[in-house]
Amino acid sequence: MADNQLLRIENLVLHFRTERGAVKAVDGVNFELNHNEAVVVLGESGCGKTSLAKALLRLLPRNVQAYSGKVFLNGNDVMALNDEEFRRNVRWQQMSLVPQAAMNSLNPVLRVGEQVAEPLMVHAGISKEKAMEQARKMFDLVGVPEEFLERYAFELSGGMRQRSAIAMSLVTTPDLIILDEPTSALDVLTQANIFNVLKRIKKEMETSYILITHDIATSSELANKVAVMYAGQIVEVCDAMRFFHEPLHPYSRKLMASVPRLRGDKEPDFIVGQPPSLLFLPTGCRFKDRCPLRFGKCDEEPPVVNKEGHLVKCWLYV
Ligand SMILES: Nc1ncnc2c1ncn2[C@@H]1O[C@H](COP(=O)(O)OP(=O)(O)OP(=O)(O)O)[C@@H](O)[C@H]1O
Repeated sequence: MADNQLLRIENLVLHFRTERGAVKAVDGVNFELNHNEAVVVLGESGCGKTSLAKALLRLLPRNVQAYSGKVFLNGNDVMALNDEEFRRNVRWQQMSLVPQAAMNSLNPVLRVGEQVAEPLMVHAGISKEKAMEQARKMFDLVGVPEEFLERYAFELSGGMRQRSAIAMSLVTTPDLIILDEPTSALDVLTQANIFNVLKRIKKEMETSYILITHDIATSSELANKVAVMYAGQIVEVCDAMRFFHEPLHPYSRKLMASVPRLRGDKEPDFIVGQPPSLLFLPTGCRFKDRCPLRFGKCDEEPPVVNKEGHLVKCWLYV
């Protein structure tokens, strides 16, 4: 394990039971993250990004069919902990979540400050007074005026509510924060402000992020690493600079070509077809039916090829 390694995920699986069969939302995910690093998880809607976040935080629905793999956090396999140990020592304490649409999930009848302080009181057993003091510091950090601690969620703008949700995820000073589309449903200026807040937090608190987003352009500002997810699997992981210059997987290339650009006259590209159903996955490469570079080998399960630290699950690079 690298000295600086915070997280290592090995063969993480989360399948859901449905009447039609198992939905393989997370199907053998591997990746690593260091302290003070941000990985951006990219991929089309429905490829399993939110399920990956839930699997990491063990926030599981009732219809789980399979949940397995190893998740090493600071060198300890947290998958081996029982639910009580996980709840007490891992969730909130070591990793926290800013869920999708977090700004709409604040409790309308509790003052925002009390909600932000709550994880400290519940999970760290800290007195209300001290927890409120920490909440005040977090409000400062995310740029919410202190007097807003006394307000209710409906009295705050969308951007301020989202900042409050980020403050809540930070209040226990976890090493890792998982942010599930933290800027969707916000206007572009507010989106940029939120990304600046995340950058500042990363610098000041040395926090690591798993950032799930569709906003490839803005997230590139924050990302140290990129992981591309397709049909329940990670198909490419590498350093962000390298990824944005030269994505390797044919899916990643198409994804990048779909981002509109200001300069040049190249039209944004789109990817023909649909991802496969997570109920009925094809054998071999899961992208093969949409891949312009498909060849005979693609009917077999592609290996993960390591090209000088750039990992790509594709036969083209074998
Ligand atoms: N509890 C569940 N039971 C059955 N299927 C589920 C359950 N939760 C999620 N799914 C399915 O798992 C697949 C992956 O969903 P997930 O929300 O992880 O995708 P996503 O990549 O986060 O999508 P988006 O970008 O739209 O949020 C989808 O097909 C979804 O319908």
